[in-house]
Amino acid sequence: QLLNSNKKKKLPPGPRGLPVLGNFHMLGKNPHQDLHQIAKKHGPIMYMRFGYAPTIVVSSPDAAELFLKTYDHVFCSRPLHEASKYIGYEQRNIIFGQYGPYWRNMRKLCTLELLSNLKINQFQSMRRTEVGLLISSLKGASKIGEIVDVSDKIASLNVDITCLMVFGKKYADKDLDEKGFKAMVKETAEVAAVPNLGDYFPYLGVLDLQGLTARMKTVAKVFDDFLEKIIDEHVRNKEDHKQTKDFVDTMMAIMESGDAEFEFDRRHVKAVLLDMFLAGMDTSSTTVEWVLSELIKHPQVMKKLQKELEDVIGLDRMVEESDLDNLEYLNMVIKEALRLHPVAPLLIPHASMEDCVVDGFHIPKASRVIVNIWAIGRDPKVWDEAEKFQPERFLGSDIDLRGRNFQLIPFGSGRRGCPGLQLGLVIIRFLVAQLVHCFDWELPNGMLPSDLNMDEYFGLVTTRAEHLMAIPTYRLHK
Ligand code: HEM
Repeated sequence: QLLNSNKKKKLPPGPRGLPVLGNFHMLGKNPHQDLHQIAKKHGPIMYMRFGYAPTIVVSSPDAAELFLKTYDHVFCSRPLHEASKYIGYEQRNIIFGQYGPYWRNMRKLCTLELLSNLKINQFQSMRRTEVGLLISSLKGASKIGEIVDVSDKIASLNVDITCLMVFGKKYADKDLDEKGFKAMVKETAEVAAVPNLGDYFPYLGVLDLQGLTARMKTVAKVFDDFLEKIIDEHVRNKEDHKQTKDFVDTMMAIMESGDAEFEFDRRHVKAVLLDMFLAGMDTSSTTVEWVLSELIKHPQVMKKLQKELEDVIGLDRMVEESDLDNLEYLNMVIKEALRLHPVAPLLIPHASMEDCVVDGFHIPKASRVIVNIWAIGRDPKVWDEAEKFQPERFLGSDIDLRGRNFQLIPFGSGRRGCPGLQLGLVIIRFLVAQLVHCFDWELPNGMLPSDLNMDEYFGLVTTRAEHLMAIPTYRLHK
């Protein structure tokens, strides 16, 4: 029906689809890479169909600017999403919330209570302590020449930092589930990102042909039990007047006051706590892993960064967050790593709220919009030798990460742009600087840097396919 009513209007070009299924069969395990190849043939604004859902795939900086800036007001909603129905409390979360007053207010609240510069600074000494603990443990490994699972170490640190920030204390793996945080977060990122037939053929959702619904329900139950426990602990502690106020207390206080101008009960609190927890930890740790992998793969870049750290800080002390603004090359290294390894290579799907004409093409209401920033980061029209890792390309350039330069938008842009950008960047810069300043890194079993495998594993957060294993050697004088 949709196709018939749109017949006379000019849809964007795109590959032919199969009856009913549409273009599903064209996507494999790494959809961002497949869509990049398909777009090379059909152009930067491409029409595809997955089941009944018209989907627009955007693959150039100019096109991204049209969808995320010029017509942002039309494309700033989210499509229906089975995973958020089950895990995100019927899409009451921010990440998948439909555009409207509830989403806007909740987003504002989180920005103010957790993600503002003021709040970020309040947690500075906590980050210093936690990163210090990681460095001590790596120092121990360095003494005996141990091979370290760097991916694991970074992920654990981020679980701790995020728990302290959002829930007010650290939790052990077994507090969540016997599988632990990392495995559960990975499972969540996967079930939320795998193309789910239920999202595209609503009546198929019930059949759960891919077994995803069952997996989502399991994940949802684990997180719900955990969040209930945390909220109960906070309610108890409040009665004891023991704790200083953290994010959970703040959310609970707003709920209890009844002051919120929108519906606000335990389900909303849990949905938002889960948002902050999931969005906060996996994104930053995955980025740090990619940055470190690129540095190990490019020893000359690693040396240059270590030299900058030596010049600014010296070898007699560790890095402090107050040093970060003086580390220009570090910023270039992080930009370059995010260009090649954006942790959300297709952002998060947007949805159009009304019919719209973009660049002469008709975009129907309720289309999904996928912005392929992985492809944009490799666009030879904007990047010289795009496949190469060359932080120097940012020398003297005014391209930043804030969503103003559409050739580099790892945090998205516009109304749906990442509200955790500032916090994410502080964690990434501090952690990378510390790891590189305190240690030299060598690959195990005599592996050459050039042999380090950089394959990706697609999910809501796209991680390394293999864990990064390396041997640290302590390099400071103290
Ligand atoms: C390396 C770090 C991070 C990266 C690269 C990143 C990237 C992104 C991207 C690409 C989006 C989607 C934008 C869109 O759909 O157009 C997003 C959304 C979001 N991010 Fe982040 N993020 C990071 C860290 C964080 C942190 C630390 C938090 C909070 C604790 C956070 C919270 C959120 C939330 C709540 C949304 C949903 C916004 C909405 O739909 O209105 N992110 N992020």
